[in-house]
Amino acid sequence: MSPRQHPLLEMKTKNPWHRPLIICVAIVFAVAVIGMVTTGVIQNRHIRQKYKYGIVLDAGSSHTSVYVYQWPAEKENNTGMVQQTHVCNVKGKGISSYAGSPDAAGSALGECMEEARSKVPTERQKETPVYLGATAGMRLLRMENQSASDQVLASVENFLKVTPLSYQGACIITGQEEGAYGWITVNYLGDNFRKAQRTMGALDLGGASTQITFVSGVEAQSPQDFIHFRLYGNEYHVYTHSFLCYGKDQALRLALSHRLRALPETTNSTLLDHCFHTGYRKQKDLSDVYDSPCVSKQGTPTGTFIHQGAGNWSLCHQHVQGLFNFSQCAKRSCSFNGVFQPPLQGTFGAFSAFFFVMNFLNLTSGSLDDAKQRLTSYCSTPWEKIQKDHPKVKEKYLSEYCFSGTYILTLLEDGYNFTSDTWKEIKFIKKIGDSDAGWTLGYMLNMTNMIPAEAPDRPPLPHSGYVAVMVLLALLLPGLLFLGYRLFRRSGSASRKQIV
Ligand SMILES: O=c1[nH]cnc2c1ncn2[C@@H]1O[C@H](COP(=O)(O)OP(=O)(O)O)[C@@H](O)[C@H]1O
Ligand SMILES: [Ca+2]
Repeated sequence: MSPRQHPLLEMKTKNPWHRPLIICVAIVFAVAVIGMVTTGVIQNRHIRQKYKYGIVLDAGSSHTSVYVYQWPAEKENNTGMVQQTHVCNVKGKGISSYAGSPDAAGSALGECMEEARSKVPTERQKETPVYLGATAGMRLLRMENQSASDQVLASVENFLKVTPLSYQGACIITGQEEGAYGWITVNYLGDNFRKAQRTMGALDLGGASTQITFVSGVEAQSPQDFIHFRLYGNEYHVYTHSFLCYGKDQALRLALSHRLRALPETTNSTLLDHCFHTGYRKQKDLSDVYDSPCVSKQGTPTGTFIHQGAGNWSLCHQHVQGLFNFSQCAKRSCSFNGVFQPPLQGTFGAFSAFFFVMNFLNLTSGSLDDAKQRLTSYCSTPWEKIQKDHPKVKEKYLSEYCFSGTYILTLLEDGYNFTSDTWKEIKFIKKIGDSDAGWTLGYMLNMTNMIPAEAPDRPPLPHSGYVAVMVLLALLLPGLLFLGYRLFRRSGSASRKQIV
């Protein structure tokens, strides 16, 4: 008998699990899966593309840099999310050099501000905060001439106020803030706060001041040198000190003024300088040396002198040591000039001019003794050869690297008390990831309240993990249903066979 003729089988083939129905169900499932996957992907991409922006101007003593930062709008309290996307170096010198023509200080920022603004989508510009922080150059100008410093600040303020961005203020930050924000930057970029891991100390060398900042377990001897932070639920007891006039440009002026004192007061006398290369010879203005509150002077020296190199590292080193006072220390332990410093602790990131100079001299790795040996040979290289070997390097920088390298070694070893053993704890760095090491990022994080005191509540899965799990489940579900259906069919046809 053919199956067609069997009445029971006739009944089975007409049950609700008909082919068209299955096709319908399969289509609905396929649409549902495609819908879920698409939603997951679009949702994810949408979040990744929505950024917020912030701009910080670092008005340093030697020049101004404009930094653009961006972070995903919905993750601003997650550490590691803020990244530098652009930096523009303003042409010309730092804003403090506009003391004589303050009105020009603001407009000098024009090109870089335009460039920075172009990095921010138009619809975000109105809400993008702009901060200007001035450092040691302006601290010195304020000491010398408060009204000139006020006028320079007013000029940059008036310029920044009229940009389509959200101007938040221009001020001279303190040395302590400069140190603390540099420390926040390197540890934020290293993700040390969120992971509650050991922090890294920060060493910043500028043209007019230098900062040392690190976590210390030592009781505060001088409370003004300690700052307390509570970040992501952890407490940090941080030592920081800023030495005004101990940036490398002011230290060079100080060094020159010490040597000039020993010279006869006739104009155009020759200053033999062991920190400059043999063959280097330049006529310089005395005012270039003395025009600074960091250099003591009697009267206002005018006229010129001949600056002549005599490249000898050990004599240069001795001379540079003379810039520091190591004898007086009324506290338990000191760095120099009677300033309290607890024992060094942990690793240090050394940036800004620490990096520029040590990187140029190829001294970012190796021992302290190696560094001294290599610097000895570098300083004794004739100026002519140095120029020939580095035709593209700015002459001012090039002529000063022997002094700057010697100054850095002396500051770190004799000043801050690093030894041959602890030298390896210093990492000379320019960037961490895409972001420059420096105080600006830490400053913005603080001003925008982007580092919470307590660790934020987090969902158990990161967003991408959540999307991945959802997509996986969405793919698994119809598969399982299909499998179930096949099993159901198989058992159905088995029972039909039995009946047949
Ligand atoms: O390429 C370089 N080689 C050597 N020194 C550099 C280079 N770029 C910048 N510098 C130096 O880095 C220092 C930056 O200091 P800054 O202008 O930030 O002063 P501040 O922090 O004391 O206010 C200056 O001494 C400047 O000359
Ligand atoms: Ca600086």
